[in-house]
Amino acid sequence: MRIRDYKIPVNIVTGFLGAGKTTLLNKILEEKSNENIVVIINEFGELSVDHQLIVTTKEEIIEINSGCICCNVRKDLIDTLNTIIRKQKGHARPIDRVIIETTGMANPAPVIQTFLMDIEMSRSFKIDSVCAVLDAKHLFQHIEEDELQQQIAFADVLLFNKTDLVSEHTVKELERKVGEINPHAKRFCTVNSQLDFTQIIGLHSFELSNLLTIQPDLLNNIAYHSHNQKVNSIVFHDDRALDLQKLNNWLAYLVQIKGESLYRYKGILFIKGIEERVVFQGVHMLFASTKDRLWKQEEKKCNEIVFIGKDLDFSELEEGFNYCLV
Ligand SMILES: Nc1nc2c(ncn2[C@@H]2O[C@H](COP(=O)(O)OP(=O)(O)OP(=O)(O)O)[C@@H](O)[C@H]2O)c(=O)[nH]1
Repeated sequence: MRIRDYKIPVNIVTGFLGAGKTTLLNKILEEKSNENIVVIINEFGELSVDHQLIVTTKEEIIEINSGCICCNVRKDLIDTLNTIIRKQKGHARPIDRVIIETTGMANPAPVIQTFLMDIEMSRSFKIDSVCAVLDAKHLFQHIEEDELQQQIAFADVLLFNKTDLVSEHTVKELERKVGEINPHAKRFCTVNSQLDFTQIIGLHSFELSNLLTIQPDLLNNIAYHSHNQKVNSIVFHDDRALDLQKLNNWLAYLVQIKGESLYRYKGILFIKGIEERVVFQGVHMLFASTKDRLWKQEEKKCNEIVFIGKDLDFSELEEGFNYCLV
């Protein structure tokens, strides 16, 4: 088979902040460990924590962090995909699949358009599926946000995730509401983004005709758009250790008092007296932290944290972070 005859399947994973995209990606990579997969991730904010949270060590992970993948990074995406094509030509083992995880604040349209409207890209790649992961616990809270509506509209697979946190009645209500935006997509209810992946991958379920009934202008113009200006992010990158007690106090305050406006917070923590890295993850008032692997000898211990939310008060967050330093 000549390389030209083979189009690399692309799976686009989209969904709002904290919905369970990285959890899904990890599950797919585990399940498809025999495949040669290239992962492209893009994060909201200038810091990528996701590469730290992806458990695999085998797959090639490419980060695009110079902005949101749906706007100024489109060129970077094409450059990245061109590099993949070049590598593909020189290697005996073909790339089986590309998986793109967009930021939680991305409109997936420009990513989809890249594969439909750019001639070189459409000759080399084929969209297999566009999967939107939906946070059943917080979906109603964000349903009016443009980005979430676009993510729902452009998907051919919808995962109603975190169904462990809501009642069956709520799931039915969510399905009804989401069905008004996108009646065509296949729907699955999941916990921790777990499902039989043969139902969403490799089926070439992406149907342009369905999409055009929802978004008739998709192929007419490049989807430039503005982001919700009220959603902002702040990153802390600091190599000084944190005091556990103070950190607990601060996070308890943040979650209780600011949880509503804190859409997403996550990171790797360097805490005095703890030998392992600590991963912390939060979505609104739901917060968890776990010990990860030991810090490596050659690794510089440091904190890498991102807060994303509505009208965040940066100086208050900075003050809080500084208070937690040993
Ligand atoms: N209770 C519960 N928690 C979940 C479920 N799925 C994911 N989580 C947790 O939700 C948090 C966010 O999950 P991620 O997979 O990082 O979400 P994401 O969509 O990649 O988030 P962004 O990085 O903001 O784009 C993590 O703490 C997960 O462990 C679920 O089904 N139920």
